[in-house]
Amino acid sequence: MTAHASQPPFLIEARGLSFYRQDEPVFGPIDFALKAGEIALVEGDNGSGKTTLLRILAGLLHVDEGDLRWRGTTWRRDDHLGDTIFLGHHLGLKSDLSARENLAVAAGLYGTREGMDVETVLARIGLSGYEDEPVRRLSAGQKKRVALARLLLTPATLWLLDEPYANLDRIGIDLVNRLLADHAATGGAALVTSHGAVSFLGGEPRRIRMHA
Ligand SMILES: Nc1ncnc2c1ncn2[C@@H]1O[C@H](COP(=O)(O)OP(=O)(O)OP(=O)(O)O)[C@@H](O)[C@H]1O
Repeated sequence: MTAHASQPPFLIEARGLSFYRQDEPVFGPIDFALKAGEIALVEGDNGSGKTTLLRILAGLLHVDEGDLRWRGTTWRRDDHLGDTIFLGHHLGLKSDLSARENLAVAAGLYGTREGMDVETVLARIGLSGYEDEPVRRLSAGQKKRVALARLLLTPATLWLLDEPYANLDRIGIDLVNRLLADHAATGGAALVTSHGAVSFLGGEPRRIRMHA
């Protein structure tokens, strides 16, 4: 058997995945599989469970029912905390710290991607002149950029992006699309929710529908 043949075909694979709250189904059963280098748009109406799915994959909620695999083996949330990064409605920034300090904390906790450091990421993310402002003094879009900078900085393979375009101007939206394209080109993958139109670079994304 060649080394290539022994590679599991999917980075993440879900079969019959369901989630319940107080015995009421939130979503499922759903099936999807994502290879390294693929971006998927998670689609569904308000309340259909898109955020819930991303929170499960981020290790913030338990899998209730179904089979979830990471590189071919059963997914156990404590084993994969560094493999995924979740960008949710709450950006997870310390508001009294600056962008530079928030990124330094993230680097200390999760390490850095090869060739990346706080200064390189700050330059790329378009926050020039605001690097040392406390985050609470930044605009909504600037805060979002600080959160996006963590994607670039830390080495997670699977990005879980809940409404990543919200609060961003045209340049910020292009930035998200460039980050996603570069991530996919270097073997990363992402699940993305969006209520707006999305125009990923590199063609049509995969689609994961929350409803049957
Ligand atoms: N903390 C919570 N406690 C109880 N129910 C919750 C909680 N969070 C979400 N829900 C419920 O779970 C369901 C799915 O919510 P979720 O946020 O995953 O949907 P969504 O598809 O992301 O929605 P939207 O498009 O509005 O962002 C909804 O019915 C919601 O009311």
